[in-house]
Amino acid sequence: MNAGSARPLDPALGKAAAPPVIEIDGVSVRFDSAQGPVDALSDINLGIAAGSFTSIIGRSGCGKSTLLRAITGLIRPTSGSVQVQGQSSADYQRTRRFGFVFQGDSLFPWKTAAGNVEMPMEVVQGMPRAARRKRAEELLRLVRLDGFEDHYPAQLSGGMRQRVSIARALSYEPEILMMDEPFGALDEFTRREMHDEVIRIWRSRPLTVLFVTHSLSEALYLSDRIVVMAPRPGRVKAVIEVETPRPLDPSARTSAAYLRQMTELEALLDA
Ligand SMILES: Nc1ncnc2c1ncn2[C@@H]1O[C@H](COP(=O)(O)OP(=O)(O)OP(=O)(O)O)[C@@H](O)[C@H]1O
Repeated sequence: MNAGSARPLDPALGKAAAPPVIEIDGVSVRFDSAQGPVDALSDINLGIAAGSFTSIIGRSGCGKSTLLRAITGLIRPTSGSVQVQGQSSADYQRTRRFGFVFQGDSLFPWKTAAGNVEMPMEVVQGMPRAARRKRAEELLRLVRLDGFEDHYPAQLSGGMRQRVSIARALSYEPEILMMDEPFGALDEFTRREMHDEVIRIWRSRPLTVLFVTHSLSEALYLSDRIVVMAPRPGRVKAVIEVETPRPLDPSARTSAAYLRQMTELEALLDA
């Protein structure tokens, strides 16, 4: 492991130079189950810088999704606190809202691509029909789906459906986008295409992205920083500052920095 890029857990860890938009302070989450208590998260301390792209990786069950849910206020920590722009997650969600993209299909099959993107604008914002259609068309153009506005999810490929999900998540211009294994169900070619799309979209607006993945290569290609988690109890094992040359292009996947950090990450996960 390169001591310069992978550091052991420390309370100060993760406090990046830009002001943190999310501050996670001593967060632990314990679930009660029939088999006894489960320590899904133990003493997590992280600061997520505004405008950064952070990936969270680790083995199944190490608490990645629980961490996203604790940040968004879907789960209340057993101890510790989360602040989002200086507010509790619940207050932030009431006023600004997080954007969400999940693995697999979360689209409504009976609605068209435009209808799916319009949903939050209709239900949450009560936007008039013509205005939300116009906005949906803009967002579908952003994810390169112009011409597919009136297609139903069943008429779209897996990658196209995830593009619609991203357009929908951006419909109320969130400052923070939570992506939980969004490309887990896609083939490698489509996945790589989506990586470049996500980077392009992230660069086009002031967006902080938290991205959960099982894929080391995905995390290394996309992120500024990678939070490596370990299970039982779910904890932060290391935070890696990614050194892949930017701006990204597919040749980054064979750069010396990428290959070296891939080896470091593999060693960290195996340790
Ligand atoms: N509602 C719950 N009740 C009891 N235990 C839970 C609950 N939610 C999660 N857990 C447990 O907490 C731990 C962390 O789960 P979590 O889903 O956050 O892991 P993960 O890293 O996202 O896993 P995966 O990569 O498989 O999605 C696991 O042991 C899981 O079984």
